[in-house]
Amino acid sequence: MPVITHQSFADEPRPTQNFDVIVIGSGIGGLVTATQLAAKGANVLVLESYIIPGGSSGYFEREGYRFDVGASMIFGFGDQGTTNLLTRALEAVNVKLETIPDPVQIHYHLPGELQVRVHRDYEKFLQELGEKFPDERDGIRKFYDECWQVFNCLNAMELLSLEEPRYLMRVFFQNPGACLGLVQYLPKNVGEVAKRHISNPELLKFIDIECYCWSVVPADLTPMINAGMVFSDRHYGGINYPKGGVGQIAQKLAEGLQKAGGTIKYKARVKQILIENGQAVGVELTNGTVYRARRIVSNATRWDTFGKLIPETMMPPSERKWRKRYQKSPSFLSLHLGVEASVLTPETDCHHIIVQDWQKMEEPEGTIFVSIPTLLDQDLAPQGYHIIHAFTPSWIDNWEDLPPTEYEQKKEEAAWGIVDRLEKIFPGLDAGLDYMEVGTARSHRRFLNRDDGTYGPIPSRQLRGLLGMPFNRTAIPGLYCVGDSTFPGQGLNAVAFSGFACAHRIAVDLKLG
Ligand SMILES: NC(=O)c1ccc[n+]([C@@H]2O[C@H](COP(=O)([O-])OP(=O)(O)OC[C@H]3O[C@@H](n4cnc5c(N)ncnc54)[C@H](O)[C@@H]3O)[C@@H](O)[C@H]2O)c1
Ligand SMILES: CC(C)=CCC/C(C)=C/C=C/C(C)=C/C=C/C(C)=C/C=C/C=C(C)/C=C/C=C(C)/C=C/C=C(\C)CCC=C(C)C
Repeated sequence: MPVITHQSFADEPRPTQNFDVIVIGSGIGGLVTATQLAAKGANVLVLESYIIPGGSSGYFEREGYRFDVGASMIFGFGDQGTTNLLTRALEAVNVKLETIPDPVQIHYHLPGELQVRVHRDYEKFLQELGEKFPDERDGIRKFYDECWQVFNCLNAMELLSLEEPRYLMRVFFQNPGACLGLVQYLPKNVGEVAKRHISNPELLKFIDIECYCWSVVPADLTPMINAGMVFSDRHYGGINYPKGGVGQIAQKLAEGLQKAGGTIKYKARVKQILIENGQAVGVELTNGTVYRARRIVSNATRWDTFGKLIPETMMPPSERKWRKRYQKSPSFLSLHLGVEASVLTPETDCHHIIVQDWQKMEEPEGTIFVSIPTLLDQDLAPQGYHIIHAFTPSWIDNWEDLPPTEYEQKKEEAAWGIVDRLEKIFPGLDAGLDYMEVGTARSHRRFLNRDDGTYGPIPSRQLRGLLGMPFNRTAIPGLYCVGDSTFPGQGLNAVAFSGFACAHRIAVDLKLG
C-alpha cells in the first residue's frame, strides 16, 4: 500500500488513506483487536513504533540466544472451554502455534525454607500445599475450589464486550447461573475470600505471593475474578510455552492480520491522536504522516494515551478520576542470562519465585521472578546452554537523572546483587555465566513505550474488585483503549480478553457483520 508522507511545504499534515480502524501499538491487546476486526472484514491499520510486534511479549536475539522481553508463563493456550483466548485469537485468523506444556507453573522458594510447587495437576498441588499446612487442608481446598467457581462461570460463556447490552442479555438468558455468579464476584478481592477459609498467617502470606506474582499487589487488592482465572486455568488449560519463544504469539497474530487483509507498519510512532469536533478521527506520526479512520484504538497505557497522545488539557474528567483510584505499578530490573547447562539440575522447574523476607515482598527487589524457557524449548539457546530470565520489581525513580557511567555502574551492581541471591538456588550460576544483558525501568520505558516503564495499573487503595477498571470505550467519541489499562488488567490472556471485547464493541458500532 502506498504511503504518502507529510510534505514540508504543507501547513497541515497531509492525510493519507482512510481506514475503518487504526490501532496504536501491536501489543497482544492491540493485535487481538486488530485481527478480530480484520476477520470481520474491517480495513485495519496497526501502527507500531518498534521494529517487531509484541510489545512486552516481544523478543530479542543476542549471540545465539533468543530472549523473551517479559515473563514466559503463558495462560490462555488451552484447547477447551471459552477462556483459551490466545488459542481462539490465533484460530480466528487461521494461524497456528505449537505449544509445549509446562508441568509445574511455579516453584516457590519462600521464607523459613518453605518450598511449594504448583503442579499442573490440581490434586497434586493441593496435596503438596496440604502437607506444608496440615491443619489447613480443608480451608485450602475450599479457597481454591471457590476460585474454580469463578472460572467455571467464565469458561461456560462466550467472552465479549460487557459494554454491549444485547450481548449481556444473550449471555444472561443462555446462562443465568454463570452471570449471577460473576456479578457476585466482580466487586470482591481475593483477601476477603481467602480469610473466610484460611486462618494460618503464613498460609495467608502464601496466598499473598500467589497473587502478587502476577497482579503486583497482595491478596486484599487483587480482584477475585482474575484470581479465578489464574488459579484455575493453570490446572485446566495449563501453562503452555509457545515453541520458538513468546515472541511467536505476536509474530503469528501479525501474520494472521495481514492474511485477513489488515496492514501493520513498524517504526511508525504515533505522536498524537487527532481530535476534530470532540471526536477522534485519526493519528499523526512523529514523521508527520497522518492516517484517518472511523475508529481509533490505543494499546498504549492510559498514562501514555491521556497526557501524551491526547494533550493533558483535553483529559476527560473520568480519566482524572481513574488516576485517583489506580496508580502505576513498578517496572522491573531484568537480567537476561545465558548460562552453561551444567548450572541446572535435570529436575529444575521452568518458573521460580524467590522471597527471603515476607516483610520485604512488595519492596523493590524484594521478590525475584525467574523464567528458564529453554527447559521447555532448548532451541532458544546454543547447544549446551540455557536462558535464565530473572526480574524483580524496581521503580523508575531509582534510575532517573544518572550520568551514563553512573547508570551503567549502578546497573552492574544491582545485577550482581541478584546473581548472588540466585546462587543459593542455582549454585555455580556465577561461574557458569556466558552472557548477561540488564534492563532497567528506563529500558522498559524506552523500548516498550510504557510511562515510567510500568508493568501496568494497580489499585492505589483497596477497591471493589474489578468494578473500577474501565472497559474499552473512552469519554472521547471514536477513541477506545485496549490492553492492560482496561478491564480486566495485566496478563496476556487478560489483554486478549480486552482485545476481543474492544473489537466486538467496535464491530457493533460500525455495524460490521
Ligand atoms: N504472562 C507473561 O508471562 C507475560 C509476558 C509478556 C507480557 N505479558 C503481559 O502483556 C501485557 C501487555 O500487553 P498490552 O497489549 O497491554 O501492551 P504492550 O505494552 O505489551 O504493547 C503495547 C505496544 O504499543 C506500542 N506503542 C505504544 N505507544 C505507541 C505509539 N505512540 N506509537 C506506536 N506504537 C506505540 C509499544 O511499542 C508496544 O509494542 C502486560 O500486562 C503483561 O502482563 C505477560
Ligand atoms: C448480564 C449480567 C446480569 C451480568 C454480567 C456479568 C458478566 C457476564 C461478567 C463477565 C465478566 C467477564 C467476562 C470477565 C472476564 C475476565 C477475564 C477474562 C479475566 C482474565 C484474567 C487473566 C489474568 C488476570 C491473567 C494474568 C496473568 C498474568 C498477569 C501473568 C503474569 C505472569 C508473570 C509476570 C509471572 C512471572 C512469574 C514467574 C516468572 C515465576
